[in-house]
Amino acid sequence: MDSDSDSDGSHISATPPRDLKPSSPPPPPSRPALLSSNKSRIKVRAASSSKPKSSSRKASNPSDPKPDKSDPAPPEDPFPILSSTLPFQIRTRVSGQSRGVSGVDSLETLPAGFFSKSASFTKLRRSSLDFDPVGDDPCPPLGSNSQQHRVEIGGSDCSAAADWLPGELRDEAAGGYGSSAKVLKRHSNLIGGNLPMPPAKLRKSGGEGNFVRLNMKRNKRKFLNKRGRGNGTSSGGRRYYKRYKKKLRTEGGAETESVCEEDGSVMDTITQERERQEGKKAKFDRELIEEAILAARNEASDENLVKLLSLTHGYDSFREGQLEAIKMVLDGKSSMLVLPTGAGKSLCYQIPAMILPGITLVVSPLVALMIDQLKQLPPMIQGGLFCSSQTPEEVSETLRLLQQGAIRVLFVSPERFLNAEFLPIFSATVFVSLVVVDEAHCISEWSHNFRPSYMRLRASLLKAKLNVDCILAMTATATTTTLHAVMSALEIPLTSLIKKAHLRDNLQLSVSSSRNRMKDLLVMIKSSPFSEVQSIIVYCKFQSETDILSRYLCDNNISAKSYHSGLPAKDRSRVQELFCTNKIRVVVATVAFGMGLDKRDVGAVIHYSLPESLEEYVQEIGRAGRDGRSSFCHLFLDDDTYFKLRSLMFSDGVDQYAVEKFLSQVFTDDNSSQGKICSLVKENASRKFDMKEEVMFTLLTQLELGEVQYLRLLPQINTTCTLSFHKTAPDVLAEKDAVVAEILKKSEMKQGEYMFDIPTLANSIGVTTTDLSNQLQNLKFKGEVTYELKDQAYCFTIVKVPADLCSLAAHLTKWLSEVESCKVRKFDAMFNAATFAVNSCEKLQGCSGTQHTPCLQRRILDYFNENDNSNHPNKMGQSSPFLRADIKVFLQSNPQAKFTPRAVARIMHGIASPAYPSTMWSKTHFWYFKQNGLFILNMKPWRARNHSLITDGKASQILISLNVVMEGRNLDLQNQACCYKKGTEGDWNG
Ligand SMILES: Nc1ncnc2c1ncn2[C@@H]1O[C@H](COP(=O)(O)OP(=O)(O)OP(=O)(O)O)[C@@H](O)[C@H]1O
Repeated sequence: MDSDSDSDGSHISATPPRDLKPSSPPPPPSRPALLSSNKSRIKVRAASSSKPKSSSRKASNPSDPKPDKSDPAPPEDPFPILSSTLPFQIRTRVSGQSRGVSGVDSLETLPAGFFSKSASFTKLRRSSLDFDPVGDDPCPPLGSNSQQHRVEIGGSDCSAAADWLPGELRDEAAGGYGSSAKVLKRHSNLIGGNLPMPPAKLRKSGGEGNFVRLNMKRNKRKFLNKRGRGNGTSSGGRRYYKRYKKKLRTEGGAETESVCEEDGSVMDTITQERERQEGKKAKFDRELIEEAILAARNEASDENLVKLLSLTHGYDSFREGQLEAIKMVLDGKSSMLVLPTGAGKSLCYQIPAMILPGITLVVSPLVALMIDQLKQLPPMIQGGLFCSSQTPEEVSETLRLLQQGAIRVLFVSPERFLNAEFLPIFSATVFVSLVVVDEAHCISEWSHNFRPSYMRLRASLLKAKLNVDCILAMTATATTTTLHAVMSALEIPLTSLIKKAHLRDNLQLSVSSSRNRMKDLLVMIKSSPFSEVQSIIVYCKFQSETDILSRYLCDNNISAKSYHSGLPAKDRSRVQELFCTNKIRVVVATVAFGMGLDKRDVGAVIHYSLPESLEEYVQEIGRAGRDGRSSFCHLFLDDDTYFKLRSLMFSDGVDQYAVEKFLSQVFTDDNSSQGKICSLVKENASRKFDMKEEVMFTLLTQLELGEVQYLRLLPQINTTCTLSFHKTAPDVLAEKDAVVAEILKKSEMKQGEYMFDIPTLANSIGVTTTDLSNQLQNLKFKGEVTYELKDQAYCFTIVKVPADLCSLAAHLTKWLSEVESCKVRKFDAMFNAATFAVNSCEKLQGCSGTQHTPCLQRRILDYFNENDNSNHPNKMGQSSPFLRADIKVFLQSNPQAKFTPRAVARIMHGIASPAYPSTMWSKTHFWYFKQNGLFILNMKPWRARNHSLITDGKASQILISLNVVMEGRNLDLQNQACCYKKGTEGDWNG
């Protein structure tokens, strides 16, 4: 094994230090105490290191998630109306809509299609090299997107993926990150892209560089021909790459220029060269591998598995937990695997995928992650994926390969399971041996990153639909409570839990409280050891912060760029590419950055804002030191951010009153007829019920997958169609075509165009929305019609009408409020761990100065090992007798508005909601004032210190506790009961 390849991080002292930057930075104004001790340690290691790492390491292949952590996809197939006759609905365009709590754009509130708005998939495909020239100036002026004061909240969503974000949105979000995915030209797994690519090669590639294009057809031959040695860290790849570089030099071309000229041809050249030079050996190795697979199939002994590992991945040994998990899977036992980020979880299904007879189905939360994982497959494992951004050709090609038995590992998003046409693929010819649930914590509402669509992945459903017995669930971050929930959903016995440390040992953790984070950040980046780190990620919560900070760093000679979900997809891809190719040193990002990012040499992660949970913290610091080298993770703690974020924790909350209204709409008499396709236009419903879209989706998913099945969700669609006839007169066409006849009956005429509702039309013809979509498309292809679609909606059919809407609403509201409390507890746990490190750690057991690795590691370990339902102390509890008066003033000055208590509470805390958007409140002095073109929360009169909304479980009463600080005075409504009668929205008798 090449010594440069990942260390498992457990023997950190043996790992070489991070490379020093070639040019020394300007002298730091001062150096934090922690850094001196680190520096001396680094020197010692540098001296003792026999083999320092080469600086020309492979540029990693980023793929575009995140999250908006966020980033952050319409459900798999929210737009079947646009699909062809293929068994999958292909999204070609997604309408977006903006939302988010309180003018606060959270990761999880990304609109579907958010990332695709700037460039349709078609356009992306056509001009895959068409990046904005963001990268030319590493420090561009703030764009329009900087004019936002938005926070991106959510789990790595998982944000990526992100709390509450409907799966489809995340999938789309992934597409956003993943826009890198969309612009990818080649798949490393298909065309020998596993070769290390020099940064220079990527620079002029127009942005596709090390990205993937999911064109299976185009690359099939190459894929089938190639062999390889893993993911680019292998010695084979390096040897080849050195030879290739040498060849270029001897041929007289400047290496970088030759390479840069045209990425596509270079890739082809590399592939051909590699095939020529290694062709014979490839055949030989293929035979060896086949023998090794047979041997492992006959006897899954340690020896046989290690041999297979070495032949396929180039590694000499398994890391901790891997062999155990692989053997368990080969034994047909479902298992739960908890390994730290970057510890090598993927290998635990890659090896079985070669040995097991059927395919391995990997469920992944983000398109970007899927692409990343697909790229990481060793060459002899052919992979495929289904995602919303594929072309029809790509889908049918994947399907064809699947049916031919060529695909061993298939990646899908959980939303795919919504698609009725997906599951029937798996039959006697295409059978599934293993289902892998990646980021399995998303199944549990008690995780930091619950994703409703993951609820579809219960063992009972998987077994019934896929006839699969073996499930491998994988995560890096799950508390005991979350683990139990996941294992119970997937029916994994406790004996099948493989759990190792949550953190790698090569991460050096520190915390400092800061009154001037901006300045402290700059000082830190300019001081050792951070000054010696090439690649740094700075995590912020607010989008505007990322823009301001990156500009500030640039002004101080540090090449930096911001990254958040408010940026156009191509800008985000560009930033990621610049970072991965070391063209910029610092990315200042929201939670949207990181998922699917496979840059192994990130040397530092700095949290400018407090993460929302220890899970999020562990995920984000897990981006550092994936190469096994010592890496530095610092967290800035400040009270203002804490108070602000804690308030925002309540932004998803809903009143029972709203849930009841929502249920009444879902279960109207009109909706209840058997098999009727019902729809709920997201934007309208969101405003009407003052409920975030992701909360509505969570409720709908619960109604489908909860204890009683009340409804069945269907793929989301755009419901309103505006159609024009072109060739044949409508009446004439209607005589030949039943769909047209029905359109004429059901449409409203507007300026010569026919406007109708897709579900209504489908119901009256008696077809599915997918069938209707196909028929409309046929008419379009024949040149008879053109049409446009809008109004994205949730679709469902009613299975059973609840007997008592009121008690169902009470039950659901209670559940949502428990989930909300859990989120707040997680945040408090994070805050307490950081506060302990700064204030209370006695620095006895390895902590020193501002170096807090041991105590934070201990805290994190305890947190993940204990039940996380205990309350943590928090800094809240201010009180004041004046709040009632202030609220009265507020209500009097808005006599026309009908507020619920929760709405008032939100407004007081500067949290927008769908019914009370920031556009509305920006006009009042209560909330925002405009400064330099930015809307800023007007903190002066309404500085929120804390609020909590407590429902007492009864439909008719809500207790509100608001603690607000008004210009330094403490205000409180503690224990004030604010009642409003059921059904009298706005009737607030405070
Ligand atoms: N046994 C091994 N020896 C050396 N390197 C390994 C081994 N197993 C995996 N790796 C390498 O470790 C790196 C991280 O692996 P992988 O992406 O599977 O991590 P992960 O646990 O899924 O991380 P994350 O949770 O962040 O997605 C990859 O480059 C992989 O090739």
